[in-house]
Amino acid sequence: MRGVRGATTVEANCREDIFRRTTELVQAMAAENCIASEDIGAVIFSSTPDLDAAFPAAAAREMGWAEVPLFGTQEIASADGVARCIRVLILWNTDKGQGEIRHIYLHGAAVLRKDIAGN
Ligand SMILES: C=C(O[C@@H]1C=C(C(=O)O)C=C[C@H]1O)C(=O)O
Repeated sequence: MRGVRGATTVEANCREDIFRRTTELVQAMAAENCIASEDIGAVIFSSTPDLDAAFPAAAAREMGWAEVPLFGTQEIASADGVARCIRVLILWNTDKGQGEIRHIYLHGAAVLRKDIAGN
């Protein structure tokens, strides 16, 4: 079992933007790491407190991950945080080593991990 991290910002607190950016992020995480939904143990989503118009997990279910256990939570309101930010952690069965995993930071979330964003 390994985990891959991802984060993205959302333009506005509305369902359409939350779904579009969550779908973009989850698809990139799965594609870059060759993740099949059958191999996923669970996916955890967090939203910053300024995003409450939709559940990011619902976007992943709508995308087709109907049998994957999805869980949503709220990120703490840190003064150092990035606004309107969704984070995703996918836990899946893989033989990849820790160093082979490609973490994904999109849009305004790239500032969170300048060391690895765009790798
Ligand atoms: C700085 C971030 O946000 C917070 C800090 C994290 C960390 O230090 O690993 C992870 C998630 C968030 O609670 C981030 O997502 O990179």
